[in-house]
Amino acid sequence: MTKHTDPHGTPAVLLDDVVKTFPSAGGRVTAVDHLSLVVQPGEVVAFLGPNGAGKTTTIDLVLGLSEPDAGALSVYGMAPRAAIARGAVSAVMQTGGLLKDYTVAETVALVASLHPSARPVDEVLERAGIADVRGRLVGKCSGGQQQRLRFAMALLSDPDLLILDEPTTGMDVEGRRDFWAAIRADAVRGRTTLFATHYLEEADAYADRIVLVRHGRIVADGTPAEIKALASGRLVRATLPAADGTALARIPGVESVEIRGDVVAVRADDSDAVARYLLTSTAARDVEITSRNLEDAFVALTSDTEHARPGRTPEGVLA
Ligand SMILES: Nc1ncnc2c1ncn2[C@@H]1O[C@H](COP(=O)(O)OP(=O)(O)OP(=O)(O)O)[C@@H](O)[C@H]1O
Repeated sequence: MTKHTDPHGTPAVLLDDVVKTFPSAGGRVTAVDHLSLVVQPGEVVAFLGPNGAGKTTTIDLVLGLSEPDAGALSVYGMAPRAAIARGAVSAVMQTGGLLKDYTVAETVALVASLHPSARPVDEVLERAGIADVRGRLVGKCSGGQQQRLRFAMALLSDPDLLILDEPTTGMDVEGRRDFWAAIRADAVRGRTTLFATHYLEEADAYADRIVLVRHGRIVADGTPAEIKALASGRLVRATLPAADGTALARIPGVESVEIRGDVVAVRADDSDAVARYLLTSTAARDVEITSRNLEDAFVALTSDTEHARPGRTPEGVLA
């Protein structure tokens, strides 16, 4: 590993103002919209976003499978295809690439024979957790086992950069845990990992950094703790006919006030102060306090309604 990283601080992945559009019925759809991103060697970065956010399109660009309309991309300072040709990059994609009539070990051996300096087949089968099913026909493997087989194939070149598109689709809980243990162990040795996921918990648990994308743009970029901080604070809900929104907004620490009919919803750092005000100075009833979580942050940051985005953001996290 680290054979292609140099001491001069060349980023593992660099995207500078990248744009990618596709033809669509009504003209063109912008899948990647002026996206800039720098991933340093050894980082494990989650590319997190809802369906259609542009994750796969970005990954395809980094892998040199398509060309951007505008902007620049490099992988270890090289054009993506050059980096791949040097064995610096491997990918585990969601589908395809497997021949059903070969066994697991035969598949890996076949791919290994195409690499000039492949890792030993037994080693990668072990690392990917499929040594016990080495003799099984690929067509008889479960979805999770097939995914691990793709992972084994990706490990053959001992890549500096591993790109994973929804890597744990089809894996059970144990499979997921083993998979991530292998990824983390390699990250310690300097391997860079960029993975696309819908799973918030997975991004939170295993990434050093979460890049949140929406409509082809980065909407937040930070450590899981920083991204979670976007969702800090609480939501106070109550039934209060004719609520005075201005008075509520004046309570210290209040981020936003939403009034819908008789229901008022207040986002605030100090939920006690809001609840106290509602209960002592107004006729509010059914007062309810809930905390926001990562899921809320994700939904708020990637939702189409601007007002749903958090009002308060740690510096440098929200793009
Ligand atoms: N080959 C294509 N032709 C036309 N439109 C495309 C093509 N590939 C992607 N798109 C469009 O670009 C946008 C981004 O798609 P992309 O697959 O990159 O999103 P994603 O974040 O990977 O989504 P998912 O989580 O569903 O895999 C979507 O609107 C999609 O319909």
